[in-house]
Amino acid sequence: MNQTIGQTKPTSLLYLDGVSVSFDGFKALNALSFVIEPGELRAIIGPNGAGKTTMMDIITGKTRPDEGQVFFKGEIDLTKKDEAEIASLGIGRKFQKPTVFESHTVWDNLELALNRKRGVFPTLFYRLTAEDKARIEEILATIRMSSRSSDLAANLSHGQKQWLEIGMLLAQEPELLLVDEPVAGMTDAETAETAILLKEIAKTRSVVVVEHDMGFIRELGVKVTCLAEGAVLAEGSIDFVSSDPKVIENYLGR
Ligand SMILES: Nc1ncnc2c1ncn2[C@@H]1O[C@H](COP(=O)(O)OP(=O)(O)OP(=O)(O)O)[C@@H](O)[C@H]1O
Repeated sequence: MNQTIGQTKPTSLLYLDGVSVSFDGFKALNALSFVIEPGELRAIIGPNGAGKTTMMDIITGKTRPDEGQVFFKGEIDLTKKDEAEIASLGIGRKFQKPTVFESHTVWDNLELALNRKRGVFPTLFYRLTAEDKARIEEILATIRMSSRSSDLAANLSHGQKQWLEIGMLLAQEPELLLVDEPVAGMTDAETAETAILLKEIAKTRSVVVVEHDMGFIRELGVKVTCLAEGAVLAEGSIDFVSSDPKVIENYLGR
């Protein structure tokens, strides 16, 4: 067990230690260890096949590790929980492709997400409280879409759909938000807005963002973890990580 990481376990929001998983004998994760602190925004980079998606699958309970420990908020053993339990514990995941309800308005998408958190079903019979409305308005302001509230999601740009989906996750009040390649396919302006948005969100929760866009990672200005072959290759500031010869050889120089 990694001694340094072991010492930080009680206070860390997310703690992975020695996590390994193999698919048909191929080690997708190979003794992966890292910690995320409360309120931290962390960027994860690394070449294709480095294990970034598998890491998120392990955290969200989609994949079980063959070895290693995964703890949330100190003592919750995520390897013993299923996907639904992990989501309700406060871990939200944003997949690369937006999955908003296109035929509903922006507001209704957020309302549906708010109700999903409560398990209200069918939504038809539930009336929004003043508090719910205030929360939806707050989320709209956070994702900078207050003026698009009554527009159909189908009419949003790709970037706006991504922000709406992030808003829908916020409605579920996650303590940890995992975001997979949010700026893929975005314009430069949308990419810059997304960096601001994620920094804003990380003021009230922890965010782990996987991205290949180095310009975006630089705009985030946070600690970066570079994965390669299922383990941490380098970790630190973007300048530190991007000048590491191992990172240049395995990722940036490709
Ligand atoms: N369910 C699975 N069955 C078999 N192999 C898998 C499975 N999931 C992942 N792998 C393999 O594990 C390795 C790590 O994949 P993973 O998707 O985690 O990498 P990644 O860093 O997310 O890559 P990318 O940047 O391309 O998304 C890859 O070689 C992949 O083919």
